[in-house]
Amino acid sequence: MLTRGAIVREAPGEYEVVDLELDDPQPDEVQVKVVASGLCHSDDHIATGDIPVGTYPFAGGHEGAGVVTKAHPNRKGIKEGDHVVFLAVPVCGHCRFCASGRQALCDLGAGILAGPRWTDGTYRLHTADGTPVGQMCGISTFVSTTTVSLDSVVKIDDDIPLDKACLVGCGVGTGWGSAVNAAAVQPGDTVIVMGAGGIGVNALQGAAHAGATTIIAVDPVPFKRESAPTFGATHAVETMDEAAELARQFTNGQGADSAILTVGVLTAEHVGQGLAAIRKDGTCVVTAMAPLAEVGAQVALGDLALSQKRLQGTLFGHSNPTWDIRRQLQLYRDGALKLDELVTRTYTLDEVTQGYRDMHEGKNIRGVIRHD
Ligand SMILES: NC(=O)C1=CN([C@@H]2O[C@H](COP(=O)(O)OP(=O)(O)OC[C@H]3O[C@@H](n4cnc5c(N)ncnc54)[C@H](O)[C@@H]3O)[C@@H](O)[C@H]2O)C=CC1
Ligand SMILES: N[C@@H](CCC(=O)N[C@@H](CSC=O)C(=O)NCC(=O)O)C(=O)O
Repeated sequence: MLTRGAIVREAPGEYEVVDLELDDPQPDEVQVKVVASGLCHSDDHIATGDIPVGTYPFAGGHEGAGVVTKAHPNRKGIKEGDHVVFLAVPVCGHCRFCASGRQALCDLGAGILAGPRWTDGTYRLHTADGTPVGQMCGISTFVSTTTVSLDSVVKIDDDIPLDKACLVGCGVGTGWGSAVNAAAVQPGDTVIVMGAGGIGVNALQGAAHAGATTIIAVDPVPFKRESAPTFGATHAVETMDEAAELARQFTNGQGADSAILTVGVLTAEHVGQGLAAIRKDGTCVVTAMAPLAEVGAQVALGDLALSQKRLQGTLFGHSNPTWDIRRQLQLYRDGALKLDELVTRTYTLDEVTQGYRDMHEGKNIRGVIRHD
């Protein structure tokens, strides 16, 4: 069938909305009409080339929700008309990582940068002249109707608006999980969140849920600092130096229990700042992506051993999406997790590059594309 989607033809490049040919789903696949997709910074990393991918052209978008339009009878019981959230990382359920409660590291995701999304080397999306198109995280939620593996969707209840549900597919799970799981925030903790964008504000929410009592948001953009208290920040400052000083004031000079790095483009300097701001036996969580070619953080090596500090990377906030998505949507229903407030602006698919311009100008907590 014919569909439309935002692709990058090469990197560095820009998203461009084009007609695409979409294949029917094979057994263990579903076709989904995408209703909404968040504009995560990771899709921008694809366009800039900071995250190189195996196949160009490449259709972006990995934070989405929609309605199933075609499905074969399948092991998950997913059928036409079901509402689903897409998974930024597929979950096979039986690899070593899935089987041991670390679904974010599912082996199916591990090959994801390599090119084709299906093990037989085929593609489901093609340009009008038949050229295969790569799919972001195996899904591509910047495409109006997409075909994905059954392992890349979770069925959700119909009562949750899909333009909010899409956010738990990446931004919420990643940020919230960075605090709750990766930093293992404890009641009474002092937490620094560096970067109060789409991921960072969810780290603020996670830190608050886990019981942190001093939650310091750091962002150079005034609008982000003004928004941070809505999501649980007790303080909002412009620089990591200010945050580190503030954390020391609240901890008898020791430093923050954890620092969670969610800036748009991570640098070695940010990692050094995060490590310097935490106390002995504290945790610096690296959620933000750096250009894959970037190496070399400034780490005081002696200090690492002497102070038992932890440098902890995290993919999707150490989430187990098949459970975490349902639990986060229940928290939303209960009024305990803010999703409505995350969406600053909505865009049509054709406005995707404007959405990213607005992200770079610091105008949005999250921009969301509505495909209808
Ligand atoms: N580890 C994972 O599984 C995932 C990682 N990511 C990554 O997380 C990062 C954040 O993504 P989004 O929140 O969507 O981006 P965003 O652009 O919405 O937010 C980044 C924020 O960092 C702020 N910032 C920039 N420089 C800063 C500095 N020096 N100090 C403090 N704040 C600073 C910006 O003003 C902005 O508010 C990106 O690198 C993205 O690729 C995103 C999804 C999943
Ligand atoms: N390829 C990774 C799997 C993790 C992953 O999906 N990474 C995303 C960014 S995380 C969400 O923002 C990504 O950039 N994917 C690019 C793609 O090719 O789909 C692994 O090796 O584990």
